[in-house]
Amino acid sequence: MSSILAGTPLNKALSAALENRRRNGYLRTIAEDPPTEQKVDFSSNDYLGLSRNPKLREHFLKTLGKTEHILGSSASRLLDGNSPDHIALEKRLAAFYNAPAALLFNSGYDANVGIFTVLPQPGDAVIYDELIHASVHDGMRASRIPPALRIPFEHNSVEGLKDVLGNLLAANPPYFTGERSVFVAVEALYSMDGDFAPLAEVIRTVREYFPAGNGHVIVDEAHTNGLLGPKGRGLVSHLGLEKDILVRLNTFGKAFGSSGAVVLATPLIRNYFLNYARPVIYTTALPQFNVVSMNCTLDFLEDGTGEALAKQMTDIANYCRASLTKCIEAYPGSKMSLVPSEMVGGVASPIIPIVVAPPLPLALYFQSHGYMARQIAFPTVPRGQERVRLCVHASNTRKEVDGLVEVLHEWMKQQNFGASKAKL
Ligand SMILES: Cc1ncc(COP(=O)(O)O)c(C=O)c1O
Repeated sequence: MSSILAGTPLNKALSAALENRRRNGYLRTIAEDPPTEQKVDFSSNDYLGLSRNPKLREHFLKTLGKTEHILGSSASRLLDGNSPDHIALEKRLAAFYNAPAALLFNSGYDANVGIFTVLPQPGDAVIYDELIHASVHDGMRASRIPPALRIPFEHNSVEGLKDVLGNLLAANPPYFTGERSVFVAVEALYSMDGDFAPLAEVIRTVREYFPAGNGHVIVDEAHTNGLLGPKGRGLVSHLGLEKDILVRLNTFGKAFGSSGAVVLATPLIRNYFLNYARPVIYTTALPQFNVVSMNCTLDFLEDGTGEALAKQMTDIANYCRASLTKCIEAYPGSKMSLVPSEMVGGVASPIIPIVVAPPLPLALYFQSHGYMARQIAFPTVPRGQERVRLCVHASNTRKEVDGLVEVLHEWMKQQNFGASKAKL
């Protein structure tokens, strides 16, 4: 049967675009027959191992059994999809994160699109870390902010931020007099480099440059939520900066082992989003089982289980980083390196990127030896910065790390990167 697209200009355009990606080596694919047996996970965002934690699963199933409505929420929050459970969860989240109000979104992607599409008003500017997540870009693109007022600054560089803010103020007096707002967007932990934002310095800088109070910081805690800070409340809570952040985004698909997101902000902003943020208005609300799942993870964080798992993950991350460093240093010809990262609040970054060009052969080598590690290629990261990104988890063991490093060692030898002096 011939395709409905056969012979059409659309067929030609889509095929040419994909062929272009394939030729340039960055065609994205997903397996149509994903393997049923799991490789050792050095890839997912399940940093605390909660998505497969048997105790959490048991707690979830028990709680689900006591819940009246467990399937679809049946409509948008603005129509029939709101429930006492959704409202109760938002109140619990606001109290947990020490925030004035909380609003659930179906995903972190939706939340960022909502925030950055509607919060900046005409004439406002958004200054963002150059490595900010794609969802922030999508929100800004749909916003009323012209491209000239969406300005990146050098990744994690406070000096870079100061340069951008200084230039903005010099060219636009309304930002200095406080007539227009400036939003500074950062992530607490960057998923591509695995490094933490210098959040306290960012806030100090914004205060200094906008004494009229019209500079606002927005923090995406996607990769720190559940992992860092007291009871896993994130970087903002670890630093005690709750009152200095205009909007916090905490997502539940990573260390939380669940799905969905919450935006923490003032009641006015919550109300504004309920009226204007299309990703919350024109979508079916999170299903009840998702609400139960978030509540169950919160139980695990509140009783200290999460902190114990974060400590376990940190031990493994430090061990993994040290073992990989030793291996890479033994092959100076490899020109490979680890992206550095520091510990914050006693927690290490679970993300350990190995910069290697090209990254695919090494990622496939790991996979063929039973270790799931993925390449991150252009355009997700700049050319020359391509990497195999390792993510460690509380559930990984030292034995698994030893196995992974052994495989790296073998691969280095095969590449003829020079005789190893490494003692693995
Ligand atoms: C920094 C950041 N923000 C937002 C998102 C989107 O979150 P979600 O997966 O819940 O849509 C992600 C994850 O992909 C992320 O890494």
